Amino acid sequence: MRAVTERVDDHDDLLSRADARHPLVALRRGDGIVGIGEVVRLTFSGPDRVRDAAAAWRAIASAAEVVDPVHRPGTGLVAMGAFAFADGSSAPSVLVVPELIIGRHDGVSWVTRITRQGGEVGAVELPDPQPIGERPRATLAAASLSREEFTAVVGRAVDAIRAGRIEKVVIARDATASIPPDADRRALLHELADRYPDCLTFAVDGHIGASPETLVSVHGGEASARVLAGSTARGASAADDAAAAAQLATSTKDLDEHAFAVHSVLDALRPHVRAVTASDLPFTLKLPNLWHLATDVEMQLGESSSALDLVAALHPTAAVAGSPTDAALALIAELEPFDRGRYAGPVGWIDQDGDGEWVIALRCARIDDDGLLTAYAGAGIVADSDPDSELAETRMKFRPIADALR
Ligand SMILES: C=C(O[C@H]1C=CC=C(C(=O)O)[C@@H]1O)C(=O)O
Repeated sequence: MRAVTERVDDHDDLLSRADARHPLVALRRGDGIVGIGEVVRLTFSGPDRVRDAAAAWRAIASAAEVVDPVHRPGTGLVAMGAFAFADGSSAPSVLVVPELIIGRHDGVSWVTRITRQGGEVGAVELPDPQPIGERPRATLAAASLSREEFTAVVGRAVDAIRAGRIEKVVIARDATASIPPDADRRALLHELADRYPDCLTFAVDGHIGASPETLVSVHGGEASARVLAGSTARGASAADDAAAAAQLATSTKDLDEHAFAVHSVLDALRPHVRAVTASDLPFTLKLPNLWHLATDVEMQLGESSSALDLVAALHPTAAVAGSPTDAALALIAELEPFDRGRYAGPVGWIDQDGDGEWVIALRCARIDDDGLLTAYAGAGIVADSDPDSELAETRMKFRPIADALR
């Protein structure tokens, strides 16, 4: 493949150039990349899906010719991808190399044109910005698990934990809505990006969302991750809000839930990194819909680890599966009556050097070509979990998608 990046005048609004029906997007605070068209699509499945993708990308990248005078995160040859949560999922895991990428980082804007070997670079015109269409309006309705069924399932998870079968498990539910098949998906992305500027607003192969949780971000030999687990609602007044955050920061239940997630990340990373540091205590992260307990992890990479190698090592973390991982996955398969698809799977991008940014697909939905939208939300269950509070937590986690549809 051949990729040529050139610097251009500032893009007004990246989203306005995205494909309205099949957007490819990774944006945070107005910066990021939008892909247009498709040069290559690789699909993967099964337990080795991320490792296979890492190997396939390494082979493609090492054979590619890349002209990249701009040299910023997201320039040069880039593939955008989304991976299924479960080994046995029927949802394909994909890496897509767009034909055109437009991007912006810290005031620098660029266009990258990508062709297969022998193809003529520059044949593809940069599309003009198109006004974003009207937002589709719809109401989410519980799908595979009714509210009563969800609380019953959480009760069974708590029993399994108290019986010593497992320490923590994340139980999710799905909710559906119907939008017009020709609705402009960018309108939903615009809303997500606007309301959740610090999250990564993403769209890859029909999966859209605004995730607060960075699985791993890799740049020039250094990497970082943001681990989230433990949540509470925002307070209605400033005083209530401060009290909610203070209570979360001292809640043994949430601190336990968080510690499992941090340990799973540190244990997975150690073999791949030269040095890794994380603070001893989590901080409280404020989102418009929730407070989360959060820990930032910084690391220096060993020589040959790409972002996808680290994703393969990390997925699934205890923030979306549980602890120990295998027992948690078995319990999820037993208790959740639906395929998570790419919900709680890795989504992001990787470049020719193996750098990239991958988040966990949370606060997200799948949109099928016929307009069926399926949103997902889960909650970490530990020994002290109360089923009704966990149900309320999933309602708050549906809010980014539910509000975007309102
Ligand atoms: C599983 C989800 O969130 C995870 C990430 C942050 C906090 C979580 C929690 O407090 O339970 C979850 O582990 C979801 O949003 O569907």
